[in-house]
Amino acid sequence: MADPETQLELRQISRSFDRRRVVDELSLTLNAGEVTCLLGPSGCGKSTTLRIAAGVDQQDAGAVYVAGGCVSDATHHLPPEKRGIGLMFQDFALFPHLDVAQNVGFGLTGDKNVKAARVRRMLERVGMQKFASAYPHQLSGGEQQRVALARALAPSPKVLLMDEPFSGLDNRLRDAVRDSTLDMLREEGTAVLLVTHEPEEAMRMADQIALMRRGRIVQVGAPYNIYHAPVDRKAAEFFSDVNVISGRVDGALTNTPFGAFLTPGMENGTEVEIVIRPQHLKIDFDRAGRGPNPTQQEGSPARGVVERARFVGHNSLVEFAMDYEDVLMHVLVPGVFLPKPGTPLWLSVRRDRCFVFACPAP
Ligand SMILES: Nc1ncnc2c1ncn2[C@@H]1O[C@H](COP(=O)(O)OP(=O)(O)OP(=O)(O)O)[C@@H](O)[C@H]1O
Repeated sequence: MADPETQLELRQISRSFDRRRVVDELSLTLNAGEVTCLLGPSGCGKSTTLRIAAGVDQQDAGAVYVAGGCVSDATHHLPPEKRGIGLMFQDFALFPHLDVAQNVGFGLTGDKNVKAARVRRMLERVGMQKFASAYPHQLSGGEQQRVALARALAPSPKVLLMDEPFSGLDNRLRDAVRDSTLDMLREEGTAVLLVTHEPEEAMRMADQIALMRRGRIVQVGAPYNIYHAPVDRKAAEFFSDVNVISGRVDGALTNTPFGAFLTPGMENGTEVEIVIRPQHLKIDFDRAGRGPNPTQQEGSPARGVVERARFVGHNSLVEFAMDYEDVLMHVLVPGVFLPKPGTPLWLSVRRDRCFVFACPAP
């Protein structure tokens, strides 16, 4: 492997069930001390990918490397316990007949005193030392999660694989548990692959997000980059509601009801979608049937009529029926802005905040 920092490498992994390809030539690398979130809609193949990395399922093609060594390819396949990885699944799967200390010590080998010291240390790290002799059923969901984390990290795995590890926790607890888990993972320097279908969780946890769709990774990058430079309309939609303005390239421009958009490098006649998040539309007042003057930054405004407006906590969401077409636009306005249904207003689109994509072939 080229990079010594790479702790897990999935190389061209494919897996089919009943002749349906669920993971499709997927490649991904994870570096030491970084959390990578495998993010995508339900059924896109995230858990299957994780299970292949763990060794509880086997790929049809491709190879898995851990810390530079091949743990699975066409000719050999190491079982999960021989891969130097930790696993943490949704239900925590603590052993019910073992107490907390025994659960945490389960995967440790070697000298008894060294093992006991490691168990103590891990329980202290997760703040569960007082519960060493309690049994899993005596613990709350959050406490079980902390024990499961201590158990997964006790053998100092190079790689930790986590499948929706916070989904069993109630909302109020979840944020705190996520943050403390993240602190501990950073201290340990473990490379983490975390499966989630929640964009907010991925944004909060990840150093790197790998966005997955239909068995393939469509984009990999830091949360900021994935959010601000989505690779296509679906990638943008995964993180927030979006508005879409359609048009066709003419010269290096696409003309729309919101004025012309620069679309350099696209062939004449290409159908394009201009995608804009609701917080990046600007609202202006109606001045006897006219809107604000066009600007280079915001193009021409288009008129719409308020359909409904709701306060959604910190922001107001205003829906507009647009004059130019039977289309609804959603605008998110900071604070309280609740114009009456039927009020005419003008919307404009910030050119530096919208994404222009060629329409995918039907
Ligand atoms: N052992 C199996 N046998 C047959 N089909 C399977 C098997 N495991 C997974 N699948 C199918 O493969 C597809 C991908 O499943 P997978 O669990 O990897 O998706 P996911 O992205 O993790 O979804 P979710 O977020 O809902 O857990 C699904 O359609 C699922 O039904």
